[in-house]
Amino acid sequence: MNKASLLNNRMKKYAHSDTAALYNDLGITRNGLRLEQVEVMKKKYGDNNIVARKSDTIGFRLRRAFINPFTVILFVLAIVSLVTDVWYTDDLHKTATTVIIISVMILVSGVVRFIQELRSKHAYDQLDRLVHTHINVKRDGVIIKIPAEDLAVGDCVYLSAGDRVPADIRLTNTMDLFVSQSAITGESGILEKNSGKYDYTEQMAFSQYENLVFMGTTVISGKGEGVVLAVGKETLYGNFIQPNALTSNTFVKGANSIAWILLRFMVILVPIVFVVSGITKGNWVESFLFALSVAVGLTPEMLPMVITACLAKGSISMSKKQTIIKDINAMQGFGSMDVLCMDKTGTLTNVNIILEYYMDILGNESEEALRLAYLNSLYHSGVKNPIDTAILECRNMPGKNEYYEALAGQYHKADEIPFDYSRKYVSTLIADDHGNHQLVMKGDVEAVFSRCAFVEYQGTVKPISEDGRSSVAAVVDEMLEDGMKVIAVARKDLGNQNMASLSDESGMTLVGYLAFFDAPKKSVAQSIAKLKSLQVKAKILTGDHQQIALSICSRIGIASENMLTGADLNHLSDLELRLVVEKTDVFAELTPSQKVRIVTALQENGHTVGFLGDGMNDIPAICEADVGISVDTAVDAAKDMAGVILLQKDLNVLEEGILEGRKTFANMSKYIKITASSNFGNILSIVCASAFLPFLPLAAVQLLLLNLLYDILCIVLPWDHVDQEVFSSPREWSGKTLGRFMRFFGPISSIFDGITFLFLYFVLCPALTGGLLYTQLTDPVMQFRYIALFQTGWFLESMWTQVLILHMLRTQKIPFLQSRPSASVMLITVIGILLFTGLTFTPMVNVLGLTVLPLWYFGFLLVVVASYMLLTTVLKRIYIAKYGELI
Ligand SMILES: Nc1ncnc2c1ncn2[C@@H]1O[C@H](COP(=O)(O)OP(=O)(O)OP(=O)(O)O)[C@@H](O)[C@H]1O
Ligand SMILES: [Mg+2]
Repeated sequence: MNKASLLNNRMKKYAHSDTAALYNDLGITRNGLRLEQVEVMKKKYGDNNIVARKSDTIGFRLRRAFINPFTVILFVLAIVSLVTDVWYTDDLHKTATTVIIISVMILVSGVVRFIQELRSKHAYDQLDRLVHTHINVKRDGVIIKIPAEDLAVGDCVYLSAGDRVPADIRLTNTMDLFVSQSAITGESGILEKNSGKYDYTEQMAFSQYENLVFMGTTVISGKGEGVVLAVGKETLYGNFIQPNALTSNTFVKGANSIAWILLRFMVILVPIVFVVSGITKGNWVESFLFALSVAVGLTPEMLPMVITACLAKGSISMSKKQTIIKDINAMQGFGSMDVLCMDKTGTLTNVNIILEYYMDILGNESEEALRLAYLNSLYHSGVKNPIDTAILECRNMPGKNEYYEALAGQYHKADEIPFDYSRKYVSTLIADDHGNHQLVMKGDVEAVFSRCAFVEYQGTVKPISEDGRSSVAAVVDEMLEDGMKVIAVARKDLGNQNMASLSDESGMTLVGYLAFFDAPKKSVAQSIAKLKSLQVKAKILTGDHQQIALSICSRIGIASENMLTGADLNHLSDLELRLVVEKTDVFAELTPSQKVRIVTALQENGHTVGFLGDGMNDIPAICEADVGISVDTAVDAAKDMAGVILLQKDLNVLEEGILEGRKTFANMSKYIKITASSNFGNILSIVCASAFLPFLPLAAVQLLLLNLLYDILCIVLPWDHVDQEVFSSPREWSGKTLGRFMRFFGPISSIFDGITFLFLYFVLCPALTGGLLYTQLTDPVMQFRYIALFQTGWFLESMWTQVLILHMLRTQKIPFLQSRPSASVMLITVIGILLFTGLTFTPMVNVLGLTVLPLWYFGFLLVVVASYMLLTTVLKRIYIAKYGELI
């Protein structure tokens, strides 16, 4: 039986047994682990780490940088040429050039890779700090806070709203514990958990057990206690998270699959090249070297490197722009996002809302309403949100500090019914020293009102009459129209009843209201306009009252005629909703699951959806969206779930992030598409050339040299400029566009390769070797010269076209004139071309098997290159006209 199913058995076993058996088997008590047990447990069941430690060492990264299939091929090549060119050859032909070039290539690719590895490790460490969670555990009878990594199997853990569950846990005690399991099951519903026990006859999917909570899930509300059953990689979550989660995502997977396509090409074609040239040329060792070099030349060995470099570069420039990319996958989502959903508080309005009025039901100032709200906020155990923060702020009112301190001492908490965004209110049961209990409720005006049967006005309690209802509405409406956030406060005496249940939350007495100032930010209107210009539609998804949503939207200029409320949403079928979401930009009074429904409907319509939110109620939607965005001030669980964190909750920051994401994405696609197509073209040319030529079209060492130049050029590509047109609208990544690009542009270079072959073979070489074709030559010296001339010709043509195609295809416009590459790309191109061309005029060139060409060849070369560029320009136009985009 494998490890995973053994573990499943352990989890299931305890889901089906009572807690006494659990304590007994693990050798623990209600006091938790004894300190000396912690190490024992860690030894036995492992640490609470998902990422294996070994990948964190420099040595491991060094190994990964230098030992990979690509360097292995290069090593083989180096050894073969060491044997053939250095050891087993006469002094005259002894040359270590190939060996040196190969060593340089290994070194360059290894070092670059290593630097990238270190960078991504750095990014990972940073991330680790960001999502570092602490958790309350009981050890030796004392409750302490420890980092989640220090947990061991057997630890007694306390969970409360907002916590990210740190391990797989069997619950032993719960109080209205609700969790979202979307991180592991993908379903967005919020589930209630309990500490009961299952009969053996009840078998179900692992994640459906209500007495188990799993690592990576989030506590939405309520509290719970439990015993850790599995940690680290043994957990359900750890089981499907790859150790290199940072780089394994859909985009990289997509890119890797491209690499695989090219590799497959190679695996089929390289042996063909080997056999064909072996047979036609008769020199098997040379053919082997050649075939291997073709393999090296065609391997997109820089692909993973360029992608990580692009992403690393992108995430670094984004962090400078106050945006932290946690999940690199989100970068691509950022680039293709075309709808951005966001909540209201903190996005459109300031993060800190301010308590403005506290009043009785008729709108007169009322200390009593504030007092009750204060006790409720102080004692409820859910995540404190801006409303609670604003209420608790009353302690800091001048001269009030002692009063509120004393108030907290006067009452203690007996029980609570947690806040829940579907109910929209929270109740706490408080008791005074005489044992009198009262239930205090605060929350959404309508929701609280629906639980009330009485109103309290100046000390007298009256049943709610019809006109009572309307006068209540009048006071509240006025404030809502002013864009204020309003909540209601109610209470009920429960005598000596020291527990509260849902049934107690009825027949309450309405005491008054609190109104908060939720001021819209000044810059919002401008930011929304900017988003629009980037072709990203902004939609507001708020849980707050429709009136306030309306008031704020009208102030910042968002069209809200088509506003929908949560109640309206319930009447729509999924299909109707899909139509409606397109036309509606403002949604109010939503529950968390309705936020998810809207996101899903948009996704079904083909949009790439981003969700920006900061509260517990936003978590399911953040998980569901293609790009989950949160802010530094958000609740931890929301930050955990989001792929992107804005250090400022400001839409301007977001805009910068979107642009950066699009640029990064464009540079990646650029590299992938151009490399794939030029490799494809080269394969075609080489296969044809090896079949028809009586000698090798290029020597192994020359091929490697070309490859080295192209690789170096690719290293600077992440820093290339991107045309404005490319990043002014969202773009989607798909393998489809790559295939057609490759087929379209690949063969063009083969046409010009073919023309060059013919010219070299029938014109240039004979002209310089006495007018005879290679096959007619008998003098080995002449034959040798013929080959050198031919190879030099192709070497130059190949280099020029490969470098220039990059410039041709990197932009939709006319290269150099209308769209300039970045200085680094330009520099490497110019240096490369000058160096390599100049090289053929130096005596050094003989070492590489090349020779000096007459100047008139360069005339031909210019014509070929110019026509190549011309043809590409024309075809580029056709391509853009047909598909609407290039890269
Ligand atoms: N701490 C709380 N105590 C009582 N009621 C609350 C509390 N937090 C929220 N509510 C109620 O739930 C409703 C929805 O919450 P909230 O306004 O935070 O939703 P939201 O979707 O996050 O809105 P926003 O877009 O403003 O962030 C509020 O209008 C309020 O009535
Ligand atoms: Mg909110």
